[in-house]
Amino acid sequence: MILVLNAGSSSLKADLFDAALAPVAGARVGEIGGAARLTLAGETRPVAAPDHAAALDLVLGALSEAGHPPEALEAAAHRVVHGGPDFAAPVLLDDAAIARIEALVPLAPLHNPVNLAGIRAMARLRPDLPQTASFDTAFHAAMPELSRRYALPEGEGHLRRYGFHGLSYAGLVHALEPDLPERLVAFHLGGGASLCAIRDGRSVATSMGYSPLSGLVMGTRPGEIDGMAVLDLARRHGIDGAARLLNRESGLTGLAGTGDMRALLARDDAEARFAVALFVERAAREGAGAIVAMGGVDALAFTGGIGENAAGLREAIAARLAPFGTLPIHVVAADEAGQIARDARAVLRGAARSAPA
Ligand SMILES: Nc1ncnc2c1ncn2[C@@H]1O[C@H](COP(=O)(O)OP(=O)(O)O)[C@@H](O)[C@H]1O
Ligand SMILES: CC(=O)OP(=O)(O)O
Ligand SMILES: [Mg+2]
Repeated sequence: MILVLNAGSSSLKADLFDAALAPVAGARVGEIGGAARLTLAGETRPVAAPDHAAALDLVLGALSEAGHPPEALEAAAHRVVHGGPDFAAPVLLDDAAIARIEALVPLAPLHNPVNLAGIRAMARLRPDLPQTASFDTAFHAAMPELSRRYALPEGEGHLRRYGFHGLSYAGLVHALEPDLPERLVAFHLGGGASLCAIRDGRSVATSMGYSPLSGLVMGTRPGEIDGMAVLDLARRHGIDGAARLLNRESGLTGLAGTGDMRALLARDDAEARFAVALFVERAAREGAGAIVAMGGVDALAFTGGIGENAAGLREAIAARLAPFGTLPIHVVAADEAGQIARDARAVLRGAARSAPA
């Protein structure tokens, strides 16, 4: 049994897969640090989960009660959001790999710390358990230089576009095969939002950059913003204050008081309408750029909580892209867990092959 952990900024999802990679059970805690809720087998109840460590105890406890104790695990596989320049593929975790993930925390302050918390908690619980990590950045590692570099002096070359949501995009490509459109603009619209220009199954360009902040309007992040505006925020709020404002207080939340798209779509006030309109506009404009990066487009795809459920938003984004022709639209259930499980099995098989007899 493989346990897949996907820790987001405010949620923790745990999914169990058997040796044939069939999903066996899943538990999730949402709204960690707030009105937390645990969902298991379609049933949701309020729980106390002030932080991700508490949430992990809850999901492991729930899976145990459902007949899957931690002792039954053969491996744990983790989503890690930022792999920086070091990780272009999933890895077997050891102390050195964990230290490299730790060093990337400043680049993904909402995500890498909670990913590490899950890795460390599992290591305490089952020190013998093999653990793997899959990186959101890896799908974009081979993007062309035109999509990777910023126009900065050479000495600042470490500041480059990495791109994120790669596990979702890899899962989407897997789900659409063997009928994958040659040139696809894929929109991952969830708490975080991005798009990816995917040609022949590979990332050609993506809307996120050095960190998961840029590109589309998101639940709490602004997307595209001028560098001098960032400096102005830092001058007035300090670096940490600016980082908090940009990562947690902006986007739909900054515009209309909530990052919950479903709640926004149910409102009819001017703030909510503007927030939704800007979300659509930014997605469509970035979409046009993605089409240019591929020299054309054959289809659009939508995934993530918003992309899968908000049909009106999908249609609004597609309508803004009408100058590129009428395009087929694919709606794909985000399956980061399935992708992480496939990665883990490949890594573990490779490790078994290369281990001394
Ligand atoms: N039926 C719906 N209509 C519109 N938005 C929805 C619907 N269901 C979920 N969403 C939105 O999806 C977003 C969460 O997406 P999800 O992918 O679950 O988040 P996360 O990135 O945290 O995994 C929220 O903004 C939520 O309001
Ligand atoms: C990378 C990122 O933004 O992830 P999420 O959508 O889970 O916040
Ligand atoms: Mg997400």
